[in-house]
Amino acid sequence: MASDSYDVIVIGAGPTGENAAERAVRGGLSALIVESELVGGECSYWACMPSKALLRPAGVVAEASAVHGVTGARLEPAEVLKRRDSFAHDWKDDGQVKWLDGAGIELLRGHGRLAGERRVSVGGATITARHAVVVATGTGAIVPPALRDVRPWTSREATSAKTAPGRLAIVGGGVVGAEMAAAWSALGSRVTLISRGGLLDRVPEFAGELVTAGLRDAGVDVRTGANVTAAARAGDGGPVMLTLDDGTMVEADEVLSAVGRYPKTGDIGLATVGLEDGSWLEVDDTMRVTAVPGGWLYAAGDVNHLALLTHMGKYQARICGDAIAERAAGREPPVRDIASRTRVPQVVFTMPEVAAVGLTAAQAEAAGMRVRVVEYEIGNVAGASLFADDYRGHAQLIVDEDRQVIVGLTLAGPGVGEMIHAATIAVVGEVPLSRLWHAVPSYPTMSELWLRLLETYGL
Ligand SMILES: Cc1cc2nc3c(=O)[nH]c(=O)nc-3n(C[C@H](O)[C@H](O)[C@H](O)COP(=O)(O)OP(=O)(O)OC[C@H]3O[C@@H](n4cnc5c(N)ncnc54)[C@H](O)[C@@H]3O)c2cc1C
Ligand SMILES: NC(=O)c1ccc[n+]([C@@H]2O[C@H](COP(=O)([O-])OP(=O)(O)OC[C@H]3O[C@@H](n4cnc5c(N)ncnc54)[C@H](O)[C@@H]3O)[C@@H](O)[C@H]2O)c1
Repeated sequence: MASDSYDVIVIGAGPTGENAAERAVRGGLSALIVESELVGGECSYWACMPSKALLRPAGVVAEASAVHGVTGARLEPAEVLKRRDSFAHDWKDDGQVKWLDGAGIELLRGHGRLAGERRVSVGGATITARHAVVVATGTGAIVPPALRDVRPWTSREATSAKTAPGRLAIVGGGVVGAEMAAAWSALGSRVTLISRGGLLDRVPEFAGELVTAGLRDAGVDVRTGANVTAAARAGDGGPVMLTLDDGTMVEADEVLSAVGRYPKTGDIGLATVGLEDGSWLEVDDTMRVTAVPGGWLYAAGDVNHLALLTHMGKYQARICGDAIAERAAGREPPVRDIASRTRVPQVVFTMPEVAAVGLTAAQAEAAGMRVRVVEYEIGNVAGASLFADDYRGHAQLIVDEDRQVIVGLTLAGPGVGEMIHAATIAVVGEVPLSRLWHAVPSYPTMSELWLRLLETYGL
């Protein structure tokens, strides 16, 4: 560490922290980033990248198998795991450290804690921030009490395991549960997925139902409406026995806890600035923590609980880093967050995929909009029937009738992940339906879905 004071100190070098620091430096400020584990954060080593490296081969096989005339596509689990290792850079962060260096960001390894206003302690050192401190410490996996004594996998083990367990039980039917069920069943595990509701309860029901059907087709034993009430592991390396509230038992070699995330704010000195240790950090539209006076504390990415997604963390980081630089120059930032609450895109990489942006009908109605819901079977589009024989997929479009703009779209079906950005542009751009009518989709692509949706709406 070259100095004991910097313009900006960022705690946490995940995708969010890295980008916040980079934007601040780009704005002419000096920045120190503090990291206690690997530079690159959860996303690079135990989340997005390794999980998608596990899922992509399964997706390729599913796509190939859905086209008559193509035979023989199959996974080679050892090769898939090797490719996953390379995407996780063998859990080494040299490349990312080099990137920090190139961006002019100084790195300090260690556990960072706030030590009062604009001060951060790391080991024995206390460093002062002239303008701002950014908390970007991310989240960890919640383990429910019933699983605490059976050495469960969390998302970290589920994305870094070196072999497929013979039998894998997954508790939690959210995104991690559904994606990891798809990945490990394709890699040879016998998977039981236990969800207390349906699957993917944050998107419209049809999407969770299509994923449930897809997982069952792939051989996953999906148990919905079921809770784990007790768990026991036989001996050190023995199997785990789960007791469910419907009276059944599930035996597995490993059990994955996939029931959500907690903020990594339990030991970062929040109490020294008047906040509650362990809490999510509420922010304004420039990522400033609202409860701390003086406007020097920012929080971006997972830790502010707005949208637990890498692309949203990086978006917030750009806004936050720019805002700090603007304010350091005595100006109020012109660019503010308009996406993290109501215009969030997400792709769930299951078979089939689910892709969504913006509001569901219920959310739009709760926001006071007069809503029209447009439904369409994606399989009726020529491009979809070419993409896969017997294509099964569904689209639900949410229109704000008063403004005549799209406020939400959910797609579920093979290959829909790459289609959602068009919707994101329409939602964020608030493109009127009458204008969208002139955005002519190419024939015969799946994007012709746009035309069908507008026709179904009545254009
Ligand atoms: C299995 C899984 C798959 C996912 N897949 C996707 C996906 O496909 N697409 C997507 O958009 N999102 C995905 N996510 C979500 C994504 O991983 C997170 O939204 C993203 O990592 C958040 O970035 P972040 O920088 O806010 O936090 P993190 O990536 O968690 O980084 C925080 C960093 O802060 C460090 N840190 C924490 N406390 C301290 C401290 N006190 N001092 C110093 N350093 C500290 C940590 O070591 C870490 O490096 C997935 C999540 C999981 C669990
Ligand atoms: N492709 C992607 O974009 C991607 C992939 C993985 C994760 N993520 C992000 O990571 C975050 C975490 O994912 P997640 O799946 O851990 O959380 P989640 O919140 O998406 O799902 C957790 C599920 O567990 C259930 N649950 C909660 N407590 C439970 C309990 N005690 N017993 C049984 N079930 C319980 C919830 O009802 C929910 O269905 C999400 O916000 C997600 O957006 C994104």
